[in-house]
Amino acid sequence: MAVLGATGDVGRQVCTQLVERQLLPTTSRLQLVGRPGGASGRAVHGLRADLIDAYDEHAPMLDVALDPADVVADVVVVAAGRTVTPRNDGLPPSRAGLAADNAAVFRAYADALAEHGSGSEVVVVVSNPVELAVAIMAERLGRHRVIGMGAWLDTLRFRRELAVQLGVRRHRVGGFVGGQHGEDAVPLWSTVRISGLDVAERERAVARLRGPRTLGTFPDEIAAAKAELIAVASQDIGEAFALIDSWPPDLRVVMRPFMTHQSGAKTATGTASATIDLLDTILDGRDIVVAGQVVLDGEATVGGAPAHGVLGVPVVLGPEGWSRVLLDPLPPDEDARLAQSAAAIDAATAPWLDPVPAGAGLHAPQEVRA
Ligand SMILES: NC(=O)c1ccc[n+]([C@@H]2O[C@H](COP(=O)([O-])OP(=O)(O)OC[C@H]3O[C@@H](n4cnc5c(N)ncnc54)[C@H](O)[C@@H]3O)[C@@H](O)[C@H]2O)c1
Repeated sequence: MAVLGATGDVGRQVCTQLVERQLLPTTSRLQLVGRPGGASGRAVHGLRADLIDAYDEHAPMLDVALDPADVVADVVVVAAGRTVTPRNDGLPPSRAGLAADNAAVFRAYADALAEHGSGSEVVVVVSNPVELAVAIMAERLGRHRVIGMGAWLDTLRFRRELAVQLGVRRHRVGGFVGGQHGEDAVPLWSTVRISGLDVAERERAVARLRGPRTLGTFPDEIAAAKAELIAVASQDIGEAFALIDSWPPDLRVVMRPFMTHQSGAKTATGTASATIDLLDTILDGRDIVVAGQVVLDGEATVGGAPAHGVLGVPVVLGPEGWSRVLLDPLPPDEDARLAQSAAAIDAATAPWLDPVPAGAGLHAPQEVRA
């Protein structure tokens, strides 16, 4: 396994949790990848020493790599690149600037893997914009080998929020979040399952959790929630987190991480933990259904037409990457929101991708494009 950006907040957590949770046997290799010339080129050696210091008895073999051409692994975690800096005025951070900077990082690693890799690495993308990274890497490595973990992180958050509300443990709750990672995430309420409940009981439970709301008003709810949170947090950040607890589960999925970033803490621990979950699935050798950002080529119908391009959807994931999309026909509000999310991804990624022939937009049909 290799972790690109190993010394970053997320990369370091991924490496630590990988070793601490003994996901890799002591005979396997974990490559800590830093950047030559950057501070991480020095720190990555220190990280290796620190991990050995803490976990020598059960650590895998730890290697340092600085040149992208030296990355050798069955599974590559992409945690390299700049992160979004939150603003306190409620305005969105510049995702375009982030995309411009990180697109170059994604291209460099994807090109190196395409040229020097085994041709069968599975790539798990953590870096943002996750959809852009998936598009760039899938183009060079093959789309089934690349999955973004943003939708899985959102999915685990959704399940946890549902479980808390129902008073059950998270593993008893199923259901997925798709779409774009972040504020355009789409909680797919129709996919929610609660073990031990039959269909009628589940429908009643979901109706109770959700109230009369549909996803038609979700973007407005998010905008209002954000404004309220920023106002409350400017007085008392503890109050802001308490306020989130009073909101419906799907709104909490989006707003709690927003507030965490706004607070100055990052979401590195939860992000790494969800990443480890995906890695565990890949290493396990069995096919498991997860949610992830993948490049679709018509496998899902969104907005009445086959979707093409990056979108977060439930997929079957195994040791060779993702194979199938598991998305039943959706209720109108989820379908419409997913189509909007696809259009938002298109608009955000298009400027940074290699030019595509006229008419061959990332997402078909043209009418769902922004
Ligand atoms: N921290 C979070 O809560 C979180 C959550 C989800 C996703 N992400 C995403 O993961 C990525 C990393 O986040 P972080 O918080 O660890 O950031 P960080 O700033 O702590 O670490 C960034 C890492 O990327 C490396 N890097 C930066 N520029 C590079 C370049 N040009 N070439 C190669 N390596 C480079 C750095 O050396 C460092 O190891 C970001 O894109 C971020 O948006 C972060």
